[in-house]
Amino acid sequence: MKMNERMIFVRTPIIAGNWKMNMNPSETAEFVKAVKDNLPSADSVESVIAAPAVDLPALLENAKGSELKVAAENCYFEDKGAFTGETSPKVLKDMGVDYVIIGHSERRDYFHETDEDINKKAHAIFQNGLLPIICCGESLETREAGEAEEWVSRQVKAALKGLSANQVGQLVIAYEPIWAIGTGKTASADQAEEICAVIRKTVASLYDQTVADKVRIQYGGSVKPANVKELMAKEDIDGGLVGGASLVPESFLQLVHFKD
Ligand SMILES: O=C(CO)COP(=O)(O)O
Repeated sequence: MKMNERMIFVRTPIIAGNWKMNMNPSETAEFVKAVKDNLPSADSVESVIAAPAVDLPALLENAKGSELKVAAENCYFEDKGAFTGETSPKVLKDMGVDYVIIGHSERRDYFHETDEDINKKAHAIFQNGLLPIICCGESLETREAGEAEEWVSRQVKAALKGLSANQVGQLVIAYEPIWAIGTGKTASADQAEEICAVIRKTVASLYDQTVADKVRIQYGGSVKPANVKELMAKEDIDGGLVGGASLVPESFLQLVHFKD
């Protein structure tokens, strides 16, 4: 039975804080000390913090032995070489990082990251034994033109180009409508679910339903303790990528404990 087959996949929710350029190493150490003993078991909800490269040593050192997983906010697609200022996925792996966020709208907008760059980064991340959190999402203009689904689907197809079914089954896609980022204006749970379902259908069309059922899809954009439960209750939303509300330990703990 199709229904039964689909029900085999229980996707573990993944709540990731994306700190952006907001914390220094000592603040990082204090934050981790404040949350590390109060996190849910990673089998129940995966707790992740994504930090700037300069904060990663403090994050990794203090998170040791805890349920907290660590993400970089970006990386380059080459392992080594003359690329001034860049961070290689090979080094991130060596440090003990688990995930790398790629394709965030801030990187696409301010640093001109292209779909092709994002796809190259996804390949490099897998080659180094890390997992990507691939961001996608439309602007308000695109949404108002009725083109959000088409836009996001195109971004997902471009990012996944050439990846194997096995790789895609392990990665995370974050749907972050640009108009909801840092604006306090969350997409409604229905609006978020609508696009997350489109993302899963896109993966199914590129691979198959089994792969699509494994991919975890996060919603991001003004997620906070007050709205996390409603968003996580949606069928195709498997987690959150959280900016502002992840910067305070109490708020981060409330988010990762959304099931309680
Ligand atoms: O961009 C985001 C996470 O990557 C969302 O940021 P906010 O939660 O601050 O809206």
